[in-house]
Amino acid sequence: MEPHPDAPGPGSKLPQHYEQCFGCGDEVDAGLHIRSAVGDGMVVHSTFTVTEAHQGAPGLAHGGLLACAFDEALGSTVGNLLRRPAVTGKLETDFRRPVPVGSTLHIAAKLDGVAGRKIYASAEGRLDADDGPVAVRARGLFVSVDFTHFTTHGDVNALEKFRAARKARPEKDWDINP
Ligand SMILES: CCCCCCCC/C=C\CCCCCCCC(=O)SCCNC(=O)CCNC(=O)[C@H](O)C(C)(C)COP(=O)(O)OP(=O)(O)OC[C@H]1O[C@@H](n2cnc3c(N)ncnc32)[C@H](O)[C@@H]1OP(=O)(O)O
Repeated sequence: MEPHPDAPGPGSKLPQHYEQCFGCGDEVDAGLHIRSAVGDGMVVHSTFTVTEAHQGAPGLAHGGLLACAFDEALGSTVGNLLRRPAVTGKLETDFRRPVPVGSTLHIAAKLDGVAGRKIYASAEGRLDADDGPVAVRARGLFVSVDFTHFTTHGDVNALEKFRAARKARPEKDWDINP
């Protein structure tokens, strides 16, 4: 599968997509603060450090927040490599090992295929290193939408600010005019 011609290449760090995103946003104190970069072979590498704000059992990450990390990592892979707005239709997670507070999940995500509006992607998350033990695997189905999805269902004023902030960025942005 070919990336979009304007997709960021290997070595590119991916900026947070929205400051108030729970997955990647800097303005969400208890958020996941995921950081992502494109690696070789169209693999997107993301890291998520588990803090006390992310617990389920004492000292262990909550499974739903781990799923959130994969939603973000997979969504970012789809959005940045294909440069199409898409939303999560389905997300499946396999929790294979507990993930302790203080550990960093190293997530490697890739595109698996596109069929019409459906985009398939998968990822695995390893503990504390790119070659650490696999703790979580996930598969997602994303569905391409046009920008009216966000203007119809989201907060139009916040979207305007979002769009203006993205326009001000130096890198070439998506064409997200409705
Ligand atoms: C704001 C702009 C963004 C700019 C970004 C800048 C760049 C940064 C890049 C990227 C970072 C992004 C990182 C974000 C990460 C987080 C993402 C999320 O968490 S998204 C929130 C959670 N998801 C929802 O809220 C969806 C809610 N659902 C819906 O709105 C609809 O159900 C929708 C759009 C998914 C589909 O509805 P329909 O009416 O448009 O289309 P139909 O016909 O139902 O589905 C199309 C095809 O998909 C299949 N499909 C849909 N859902 C399915 C499912 N759950 N399982 C299996 N197939 C499904 C259908 O069977 C159909 O397939 P057939 O074309 O007929 O083959």
